[in-house]
Amino acid sequence: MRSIKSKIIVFSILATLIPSLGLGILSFQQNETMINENVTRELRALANYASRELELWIKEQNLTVRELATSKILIEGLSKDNQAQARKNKLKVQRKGLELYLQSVHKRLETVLELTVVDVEGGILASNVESPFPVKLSPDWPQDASIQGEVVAPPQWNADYATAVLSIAVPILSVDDFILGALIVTFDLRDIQSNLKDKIKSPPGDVLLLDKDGNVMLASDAAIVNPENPVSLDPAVIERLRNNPGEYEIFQGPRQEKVAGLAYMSEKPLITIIATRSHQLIYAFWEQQRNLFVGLISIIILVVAAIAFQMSHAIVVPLRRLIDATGKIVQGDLNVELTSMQRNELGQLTQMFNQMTNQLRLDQAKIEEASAAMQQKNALLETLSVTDSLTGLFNRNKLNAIINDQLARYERNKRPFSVLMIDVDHFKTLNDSLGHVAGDEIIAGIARKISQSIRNVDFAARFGGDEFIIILADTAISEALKTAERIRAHAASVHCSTISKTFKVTLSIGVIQSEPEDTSLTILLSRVDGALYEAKRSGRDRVYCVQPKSDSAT
Ligand SMILES: Nc1nc2c(ncn2[C@@H]2O[C@H](COP(=O)(O)OP(=O)(O)OP(=O)(O)O)[C@@H](O)[C@H]2O)c(=O)[nH]1
Repeated sequence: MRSIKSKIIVFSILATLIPSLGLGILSFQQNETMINENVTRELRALANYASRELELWIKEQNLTVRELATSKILIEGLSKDNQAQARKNKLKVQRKGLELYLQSVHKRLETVLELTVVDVEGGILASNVESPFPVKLSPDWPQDASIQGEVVAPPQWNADYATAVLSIAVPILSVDDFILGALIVTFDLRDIQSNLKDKIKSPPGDVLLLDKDGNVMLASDAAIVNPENPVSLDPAVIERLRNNPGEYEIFQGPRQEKVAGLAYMSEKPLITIIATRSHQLIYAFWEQQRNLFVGLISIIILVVAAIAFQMSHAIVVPLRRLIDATGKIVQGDLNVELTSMQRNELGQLTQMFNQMTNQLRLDQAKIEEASAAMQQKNALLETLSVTDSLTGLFNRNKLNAIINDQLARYERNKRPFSVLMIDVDHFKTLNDSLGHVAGDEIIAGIARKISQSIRNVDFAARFGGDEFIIILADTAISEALKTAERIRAHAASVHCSTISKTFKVTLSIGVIQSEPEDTSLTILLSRVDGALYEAKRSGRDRVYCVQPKSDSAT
């Protein structure tokens, strides 16, 4: 059986927990959605900014290269006459002159790593370095270059320079717009690193430039790029990001921490720009709020549980006391008194319980009193039901019961009892001459004499009119005879106060001892009546004793 207390506590906790958790989860989901939208917006802004900056930077470098390609030294150096002259003389002077020029330009431009001049077929004519970085021009380069003006090779990692590089090839045109060759300039991409993010306007996060293999070539934070061993991201992640540009996902970032990031694809040059932001920083506030919420909920639940415990305690303890007290009453103990300081329904209930108990005690006292009176009356009634009202001796009914009882005992233990039947001689004469009232007094007087003449274990009953029967328990005929004589002697004179006279009264007494033939009350009474008859017949004022079968009658 689950107690009320535990039910109240469980209900209170659930009633607090369910709405709080429901609202909390809803609110956190909304916050999370908002955070995700903000993160997407910020990451897109970051990637867009970097992309724009990269585009501008490339345009700027294009202009530089284009300007250099119009140099008179280059045009003349590549003119057909000079080329033919140089080949004919097998002179390297022409190449040397170009190299010196390129070296002087290189010194002026900090972001330039290499400057190389190639002929129309792509053959290297001169460079500012001994072994220039191989830039592969496409087979249809001359046409492309003449139409588009330049060819930009996709950015890539250069192990020799330990940096990301970008090469731009611009045609060198003769004065009559004939393509003489090309100037290929390789730039150090680190030049744009500080511009990938605007220190003030850009949202927090990192911008990464990846090569086609997914290696981080450049990052807005230089610390991310490892010149010895370029960091690479999970190819599967890059694949997904490239397939869903502008959509962010969570993955392991270059700093080996969880980041949210999205990709932006640039076509020219072919480059992947990834904007990332630390997952921990994005959700730090959200997680702080969540922890605060969980803490608050825990405290509220503890407080609610404590209040519920207190409340249920205040209900259950008085109830338990009422139950215990009721149990005592059920077992008949009405000495129960409860105290209650509460001024609520339970206090009222306790008060009413005490009133009820008081009332029960009063009722029980009345019942006990009535019961005692009833018992007294019953005892009186019982006495009256077995007593003759005139003499106070047993009445005929009781006599029958006594005789039956004695017969049963005799049958069991074979110890004989004796019966005396007594009749007042000539009582009719007394009655007629003295009156009925005096007659009654004489009957009562004789009864008293009989009572005084027998033992406590013997029974005396009024058989009817002026006749009495005495049962002498466990008494043989010889003792019975003595008792009969004693009674006869005692009753010789009886005082009648009604007429203030003492009369000589004689009694005739028949005596028998129980015999095995006495199988019923009727047989026994018939035999003793016979004995009395014999006493009367033989002259009255005497005892006639029927000797048991072995003896002769007296
Ligand atoms: N006063 C009084 N008389 C009673 C009562 N019951 C019976 N009697 C009278 O008692 C008398 C009994 O008389 P019997 O026993 O028949 O005759 P007896 O005169 O005693 O003569 P024997 O018995 O032959 O000696 C009758 O007159 C009855 O009316 C009683 O309760 N009170």
